[in-house]
Amino acid sequence: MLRLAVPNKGALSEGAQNMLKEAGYRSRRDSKELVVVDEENGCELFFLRPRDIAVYVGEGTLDAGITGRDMLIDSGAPVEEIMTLGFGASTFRLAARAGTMRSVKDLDGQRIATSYAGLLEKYLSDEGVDARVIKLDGAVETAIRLGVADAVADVVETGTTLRNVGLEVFGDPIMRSEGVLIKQQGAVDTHSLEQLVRRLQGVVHARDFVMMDYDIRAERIEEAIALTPGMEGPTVSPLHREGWVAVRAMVRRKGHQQVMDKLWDIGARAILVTDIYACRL
Ligand SMILES: Nc1ncnc2c1ncn2[C@@H]1O[C@H](COP(=O)(O)OP(=O)(O)OP(=O)(O)O)[C@@H](O)[C@H]1O
Ligand SMILES: O=P(O)(O)OC[C@H]1O[C@H](OP(=O)(O)OP(=O)(O)O)[C@H](O)[C@@H]1O
Ligand SMILES: [Mg+2]
Repeated sequence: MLRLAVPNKGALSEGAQNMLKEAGYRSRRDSKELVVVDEENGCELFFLRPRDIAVYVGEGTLDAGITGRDMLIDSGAPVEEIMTLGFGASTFRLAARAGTMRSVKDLDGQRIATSYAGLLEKYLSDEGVDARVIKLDGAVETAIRLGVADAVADVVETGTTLRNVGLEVFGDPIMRSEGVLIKQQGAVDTHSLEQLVRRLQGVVHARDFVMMDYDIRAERIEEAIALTPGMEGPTVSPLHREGWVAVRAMVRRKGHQQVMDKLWDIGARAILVTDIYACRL
């Protein structure tokens, strides 16, 4: 059985569970269910705190897990990324009262509150800055108002939380994070892990791509293929109508309307776009 760790709450939880469901794995009935045995797929799902997932996987007690890149770096656990999952994107940044700090160098001798002490300490040491790190569990943005810290280092997505308390980001982003699938460093890939990866990659592709079908005059086919090269090359089939062909290709969802415009301009007609329900590439 493949033992997989899934975030039980927080910003990655819904994205991870939706993705596993789309990949054909059993869902939990309610948020109090901590372990789900999915006999049919040879998989046990363990619902754990996102922060603990890298630790379990690093210890080798679980085969793989879904977590955020920032959390796995913060944990310092011996794990490696297998693939990015396309959700849970965020940036890890420094922030302080508007106008008080410009760069990381201004943090020398100051106090910085964060829930990601491992990640922040590594960054400060790389930057040669000597500051005091105040480790808090969450809601770190309030630490400045309460006089516990001079700056914070935290996850920023929309920036709303910072704005609400009158803070501003400064310096370069410390890191960009997103949801990732991880395994223990150097662990050999089992058949069931490879199958999970193929399934998740199928979900990522099905979300990123659409299927495009259209008809075009045979003499314009090379221009059309340049616009819709597909994966291994598009499928081109004869049409009943003399001198015309039908083309079918996977196209990136982002920008597919522009591709349709360009196809139209070179004479393509009956251009159809459909969602891909599932795929294995
Ligand atoms: N607002 C957000 N938008 C997108 N991703 C986020 C956001 N907040 C956190 N994340 C990402 O989600 C992951 C887990 O963060 P989350 O906030 O869920 O955990 P936590 O803070 O330990 O848990 P909790 O907030 O429940 O105490 C991290 O990788 C982080 O980068
Ligand atoms: O830029 P924004 O879109 O406002 O998102 C960033 C906020 O989201 C997370 O908080 P969370 O809800 O996880 O609470 P926490 O601070 O208790 O972890 C993070 O720690 C920030 O506070
Ligand atoms: Mg949080």
